[in-house]
Amino acid sequence: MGSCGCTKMFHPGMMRVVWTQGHRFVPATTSLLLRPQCRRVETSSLSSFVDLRLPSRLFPVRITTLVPAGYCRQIVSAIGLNEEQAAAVKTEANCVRVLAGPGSGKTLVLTCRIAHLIKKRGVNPSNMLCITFTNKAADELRQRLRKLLGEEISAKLTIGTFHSVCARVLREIATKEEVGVDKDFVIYDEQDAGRVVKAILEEILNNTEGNNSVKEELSSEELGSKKKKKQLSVPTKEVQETLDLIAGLKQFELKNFVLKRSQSSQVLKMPFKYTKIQHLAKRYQSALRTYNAVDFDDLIYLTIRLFYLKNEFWEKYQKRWSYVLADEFQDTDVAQYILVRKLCMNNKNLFVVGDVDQAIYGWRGADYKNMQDLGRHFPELTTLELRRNYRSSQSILTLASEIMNQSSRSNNSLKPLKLEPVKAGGALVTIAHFENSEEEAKYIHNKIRSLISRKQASYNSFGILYRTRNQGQTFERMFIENGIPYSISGATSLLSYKEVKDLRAYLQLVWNLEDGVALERVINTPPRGLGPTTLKNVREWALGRSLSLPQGLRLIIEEQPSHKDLGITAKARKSLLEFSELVSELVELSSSEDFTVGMLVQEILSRTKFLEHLEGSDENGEKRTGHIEEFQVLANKHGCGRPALAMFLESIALNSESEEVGKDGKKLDTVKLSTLHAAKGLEFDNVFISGLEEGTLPHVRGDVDEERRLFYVGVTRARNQLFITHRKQALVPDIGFRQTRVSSFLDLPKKLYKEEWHESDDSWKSSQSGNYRSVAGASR
Ligand SMILES: Nc1ncnc2c1ncn2[C@@H]1O[C@H](COP(=O)(O)OP(=O)(O)OP(=O)(O)O)[C@@H](O)[C@H]1O
Repeated sequence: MGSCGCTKMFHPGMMRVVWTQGHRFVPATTSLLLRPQCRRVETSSLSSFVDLRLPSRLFPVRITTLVPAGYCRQIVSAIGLNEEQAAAVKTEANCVRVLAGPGSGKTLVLTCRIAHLIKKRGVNPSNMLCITFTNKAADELRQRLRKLLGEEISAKLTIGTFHSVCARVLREIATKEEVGVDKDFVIYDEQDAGRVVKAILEEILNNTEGNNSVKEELSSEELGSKKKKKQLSVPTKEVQETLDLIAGLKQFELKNFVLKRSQSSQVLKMPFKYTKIQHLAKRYQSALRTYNAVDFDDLIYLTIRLFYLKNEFWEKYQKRWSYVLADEFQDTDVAQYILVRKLCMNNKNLFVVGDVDQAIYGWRGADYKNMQDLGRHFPELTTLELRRNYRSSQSILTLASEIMNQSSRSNNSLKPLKLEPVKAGGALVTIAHFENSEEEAKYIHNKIRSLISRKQASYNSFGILYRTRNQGQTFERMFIENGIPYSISGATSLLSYKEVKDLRAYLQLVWNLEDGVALERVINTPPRGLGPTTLKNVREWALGRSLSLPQGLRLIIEEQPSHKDLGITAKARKSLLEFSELVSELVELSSSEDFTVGMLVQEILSRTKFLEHLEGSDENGEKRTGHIEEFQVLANKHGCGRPALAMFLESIALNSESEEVGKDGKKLDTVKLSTLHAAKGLEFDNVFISGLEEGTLPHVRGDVDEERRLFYVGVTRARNQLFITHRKQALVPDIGFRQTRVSSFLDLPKKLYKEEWHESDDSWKSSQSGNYRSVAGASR
C-alpha cells in the first residue's frame, strides 16, 4: 500500500470481500467528526478585549461588501462595542435573552460573550455549547473565536447547528436497542427520505392483492384515480405532503413523549390528519431503521429521547455543556426548544439572541413564541436589547421600520424594538415598476453595469433577492448573455446535481452497507444491466425471506442461488455478483488507514467508468463532469480511513448551503442571487428585491405576517441602496402568468421612497393607483 497523497494504491488481489461477512465499521470518533479544520490563525490580543470599559478597542473587524454579515472579516481597524452590546456581553446574569434588531451586531455580541465567560468568569471552554442556525454561521463564529481566543482555546468549544450537535451526541451514545440505530448510522437528507416514502407509497399503490391495511390509509378516491390511470409512480408533490405529515406526526409524538416523561397529566389528542398517516409513518421509520439511517428530525428527537430515557446520558451532557449559547433563537422549533430547556434545566446558564421580527421559518415548524416562552420556563431570565443598527442607512431603516409597524404583531407579547440607525441620511429607496421580468432584469443589469464601470462598486456588493426560486432564472439568463459573474445561494447547490448525488450514494453505501436508498441509487449507475425488472425480482426474492434489498444481496453472495431461482437472466446475475464484489472492495479500501476520501472517490470513478459514462450521456456531459470535479475538490479536503469518510458524509449531509468560494478557495467576486430565505444573515451595499406582487410577495400560500417579516429581512440586508421592483405581468405562484397587483406591502408613506415607472401603458398605472398609491398618498 502507498501512503496518503498517492493517487492509486489498490491491488485488487490484496483485498477481498468483507461485505458477505457482516462487516463492522470503525465508528467515527466524535472528536474527529466535529473538530474544526486545524488551521493556525493569528491571535489578537485579548487584554484589550476583556477590559470592557467603553469605548474599548476590542474587536478588530474589516467590513467588506460581499460577505455574509460579519463573515470572515479581516483585521484592519479596531471597533468598540456600543453600550447595549457591552451590557449584553458583561451582564452578571446567567440566564439571558438578547432581543437584537437586524444589523445590530448579534454575532459580535455572541463572540464577545463567549470570550467574556472564558476570560472573566473562568468558564472552561469545553463546557460551552454554541448553537447556530446554519453551518455557515457556525463557521463564521469559529473563525472569529479563533482570532479572538486563539486556536487552542477555541478548539475546545463545541460550535454547531442543532443537527450537527445531536449527530455528535448520537455517535457517542446511540444503541439499536434504545433508538433503533447504532453509532454508525447514516443521515438521510430530505431527498433520501423522499425516496423511502415514495417506495412505500408505490408499493401500496401497486400491490393490489390481499388485504393491505396500509392501502386503506389512502383515500379510496386517491387510490381509485391512480388505478384508473394505471399510474404506478407517485408524484413528487404527494411524496412531499406525506413527508410533511410524517414530520408533523413525529413532532406530535415527541411532545406527548416529553409530557409523559415529565409526569404531566396533560396528554395531547392526536389531530385527525395524523391518525390517517400513522401506519405509513411506522413503515417509514422502520425502513430507516433497517437501513441504519436517521432523518434530520430524528437527530434531535432521538437525542431528546435518550436524555429522557436515561438520566445518566442527560447528566453527562448537561455537565459537559453547562453553558449554552444560541443564535437566531426565534427560528427554533418545538424539539429544539425542548432540547435547550432540558440541557439548561439545572444549570440555567443560557444566553440566547434573536429577533421575532425576523422569524421566517414558521412554515417548517419554527415557533418564534419560544422566544417569549423562555420567560415562563426560566423565571430568572434577564432580557436585554440591541437596537443600534450599523448596517443600513437611515432611509432604508425608516422604511424597514414602517414595514413592521404595519404588521399585526399578533401573538407577540414582546415589545417591538425601536431601531436606531447609526448611519444618518442615505439615498431614498427606489420602487420601480416594469412590464415584465425581462424589463426588470434589464434594468437591474444596467444599474450594475453602470456602477461597476464608474468603479463605484464591485460585483459582490450587489444582492438580488426574490421570493421564489424561479424568479432567479431570468436574472441568470441576463447575466450569462452579458457576461456578469453571479452566484446563487439557496438554490441549486453542487450537492443537488444528480451525478453528484450518485457519487455520494456510492460513498454512503461504502460507509453503511445497510443503506437501501443508496444501494438502489447506484446499483445500475452507470448502467450495468441491473435495470428495474431485475431489481424488482431480486427485491421480491429478498422480501420472500423477510430481508431488505441490501440483506438479500448479501445472502445471494453467500448462497449463490441460480439465476432461475432469482428470476433474472444469467447475465444479470453475473453483473450482480460483480457489483457486490466492487462494493466489498471499496469497503475494504475505505478502511485502510492510508487511503484518503479523495482517493476513494477517484477509485469509484475509475472502477465504474463513471466519467466516461457522463461524458457520453447528453449534451451537458461536460458540465456534469465539472460538477464531479468540484465534488472531488471537497472530498480531497478530508483525510484517511473510515472516520474521515464519516466526517465527509456528515458534513455534506448537514450542509446544504451552497459554496461561495472558487476552486482556489478564494471568495468569488460575483453578484449574489438569492431567495429571501437564503439571504438571512447576508448584507450588501446594494440590494434589489424583485417581484413585489400580490401572490408572489406575499406568497399565495404564505402566512401574511411571516411574508411581511420576510420582506423586512430582505430590506434590512441593504447598506446603502435599495431598489424594490414590481412586474406588471409575471408568473404568480399557483396561479400562472398574469397581470399582477402591486403588493400590499408597498402601502407605505410616499415620502419614504421615490418611484419609477418603466412600462409603456399609462392607463395601467392609473388603474393601479387604487391599489396602493392612493392609500399611501391619502393617508400620509
Ligand atoms: N459596535 C459596532 N461598531 C461598528 N460596527 C458594528 C458594531 N457592531 C456591529 N457592527 C457591524 O454591523 C454590521 C451588522 O452586524 P451583524 O452582521 O453582526 O448583525 P446581525 O445582528 O447579525 O444582523 P442580522 O440579524 O440582520 O443578520 C456588521 O457589518 C458589523 O461589523
